[in-house]
Amino acid sequence: MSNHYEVRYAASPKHVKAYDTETLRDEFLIQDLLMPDKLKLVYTHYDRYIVGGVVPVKKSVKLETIDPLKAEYFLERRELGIINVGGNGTVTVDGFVYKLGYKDALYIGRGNENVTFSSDDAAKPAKFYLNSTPAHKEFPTKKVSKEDAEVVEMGSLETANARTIRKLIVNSTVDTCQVQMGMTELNTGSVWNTMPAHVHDRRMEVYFYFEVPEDQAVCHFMGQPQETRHIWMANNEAVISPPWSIHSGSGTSNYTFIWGMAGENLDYGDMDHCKISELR
Ligand SMILES: O=C(O)C(=O)C[C@H](O)C(=O)CO
Ligand SMILES: [Zn+2]
Repeated sequence: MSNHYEVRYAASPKHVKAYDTETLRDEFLIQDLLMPDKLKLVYTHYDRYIVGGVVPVKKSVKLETIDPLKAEYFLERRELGIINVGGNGTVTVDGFVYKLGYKDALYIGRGNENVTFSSDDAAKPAKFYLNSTPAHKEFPTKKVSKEDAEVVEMGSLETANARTIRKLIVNSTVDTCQVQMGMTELNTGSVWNTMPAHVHDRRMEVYFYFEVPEDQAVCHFMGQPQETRHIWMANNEAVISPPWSIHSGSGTSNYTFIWGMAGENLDYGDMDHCKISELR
C-alpha cells in the first residue's frame, strides 16, 4: 500500500486563541506532502476537504481509497483537482491519458475508478499536489493548462504585494461541484499575499507554498481578524485555513502558493475584506 493518510478534526476559534506554537502547527500545518513513490493524504473535517501529494519516481502510483471514505474507490463520491509543481508527468484516468507540465492543472470528476500518476523522467519527477472534496454529481474530466487560466494582477510594489493570480479550476474554466484551485505568484520584491486579508465563512481554504527559495520562509497569518496567529512555513508545505480565519502571508522573499477551497458556493469573489488598520 503506497498510501499514507492522517485525519485532522475541525477546531473552534474560541479554542484556537489558546493554542501554543506546537498545537497550532499540529492542527493546521501539513508537512511531507511530496514524498517519492508515496501518496500522502490528509483528510480534514473542514468541508471534508482532502489535501494530498505524490511524486512518482521509480514507478507509477495509484490513487487508492482510504478507510475514512468507506468507499470502493477514491472518487466514488468525490472529485479531485491536481496541479503539477514538478517535471512533466502523466495522470491516467480510467484509460485516458493527460499530460501535465509545470503549473498545469487537471480536474477529475466523480465516478472515475482508476487514477494513476507517473513521471516522464525519474531524474526530474512530476510533483502532483491534490485537493479533493465530496461531489454530488459527475462532471467531465478536464485539463486546464497554465495558459488557460483566468489571470488577474493584484497589489503593487509600493505595498509589497504585487502578484499574479492564476485561477485554474474555477467556474469560468471548468464545471465542478465544490472544489476551486489556482495559484498566486508574488512578483520579485513583493512578499505579502492576500493583504488586505479576508475571511469567507462560507468556504474553508488550504494554501500550499512552493517556489520558496532555499533558506527562506513564509510567515502565514491565520485566526479571526482581531485575534491573529502565525505559522512559519517552509517550501512545499500546506496550511489549513478554517472558514472563520484570515489566510495571508509574508515571505522573506517572493514565492508562489496554490490556494484551494470548498464550501457553500463557487463564487471566488465572495470574500469579507478586513481593514488592515483593524487587524490585531
Ligand atoms: O493573493 C491573493 O490575494 C490570493 O491568492 C487570494 C486567494 O486566492 C484566496 O484567498 C481566495 O479566497
Ligand atoms: Zn480566501
